[in-house]
Amino acid sequence: MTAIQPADPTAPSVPPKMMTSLRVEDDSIHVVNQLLLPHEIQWDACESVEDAYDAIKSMRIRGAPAIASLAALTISLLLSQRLKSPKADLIPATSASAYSLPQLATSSALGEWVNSVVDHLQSSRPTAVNLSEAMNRIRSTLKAYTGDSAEELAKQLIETCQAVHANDLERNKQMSKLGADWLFERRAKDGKKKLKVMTVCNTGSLATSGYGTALGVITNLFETGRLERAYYTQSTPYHQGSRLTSLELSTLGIPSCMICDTMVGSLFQHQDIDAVIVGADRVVKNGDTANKIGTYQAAALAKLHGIPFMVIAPVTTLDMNISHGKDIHIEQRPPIEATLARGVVVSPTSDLTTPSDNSTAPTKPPQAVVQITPNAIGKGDNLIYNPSFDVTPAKLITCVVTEVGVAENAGDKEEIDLSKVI
Ligand SMILES: CSC[C@@H](O)[C@@H](O)C(=O)COP(=O)(O)O
Repeated sequence: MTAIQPADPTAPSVPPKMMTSLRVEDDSIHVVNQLLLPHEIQWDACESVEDAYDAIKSMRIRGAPAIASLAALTISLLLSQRLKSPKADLIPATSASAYSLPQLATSSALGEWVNSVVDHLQSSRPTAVNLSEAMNRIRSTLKAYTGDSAEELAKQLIETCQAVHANDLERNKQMSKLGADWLFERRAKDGKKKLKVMTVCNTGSLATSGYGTALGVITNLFETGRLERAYYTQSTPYHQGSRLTSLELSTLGIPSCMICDTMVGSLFQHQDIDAVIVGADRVVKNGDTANKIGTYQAAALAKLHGIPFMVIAPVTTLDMNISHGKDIHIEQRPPIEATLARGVVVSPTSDLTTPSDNSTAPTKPPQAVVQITPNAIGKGDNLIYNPSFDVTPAKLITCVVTEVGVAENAGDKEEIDLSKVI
């Protein structure tokens, strides 16, 4: 994957109003490197299956809908390039690819290539069902094709791949409005005019094709004058909250407050929080929901404090093939990731009592990854537990909101009936 810098490297990296994780043009895809955000905007070209796999696995792009989009759009890009140049060598000679697309000789040869590519991309991150759902849609197109024209099959596959990305923005706006109205109606009955809500991880336009899921609801509340403040957890060890949600909220001008993951209970004791609003990586048949690690404890505390707990997820995040949350495959991230923190270097001699402002610095501030634990941690008997997600049982969830509607859990039931919102 090659990186391109903004045109003027001395210009401050001012993000556009609505952030985006993908820049898609006719003959190229670029991914904003989320590991470098919020301090640097670097767009990496995604030119091969390996580039896409790498970007997803290394979390340069993350968020359930966004990784599905990148995987599908990469397949679409390679197929389009092949249709335009039937005989060309599509992969630069410098980067040998085990997944370079052969010439379109027969539909069955193309089918073999597609099957190996979707299997590979799907294995990059196992918990977010959006990626498997997108790869399954591609498999279905392949299965349904009965002709023998490789070109025709390629065109159908391109259509399927592009649809994965295309509908995301609109449905995010729909479910955001549904979720915001549902919540406001309930809180307005108690005389509330402006709401304080809390979220976990990053679920905004960086995690989706735009607007976001849980962050979409927060944005809708803000845009309609119904939000007092959005609280968000740092979401360690990857800091999706402190690096990305912070950036999105401040860019949109949404009043916010960051808390450490350990402060959720204290927040609920000291602030009148109207709802916890989260996204999801997989909602299974009984309503159990896998989402960023830390979601479950927020749900348990919300229940203790009588605070509604809302899950906002597109239909593509609902997995009706798994009955119970205990069967969700939870991704374990490499232990070392929990020992590290990344950010811009702050001089030890500088004033650490106020946040530094490097936005007008003439050159990009250097970034560094630092180790926060002793060397022994992660070795021998000094273990590290680092699951990327946890599962919140349906009985702790007040409602699941999709673009189709709101499925409520009326009365602490063990299951939520999702049949009307799918
Ligand atoms: C639309 S976002 C829903 C989830 O994908 C989000 O909450 C989340 O857990 C992301 O995890 P990540 O590990 O950053 O990909």
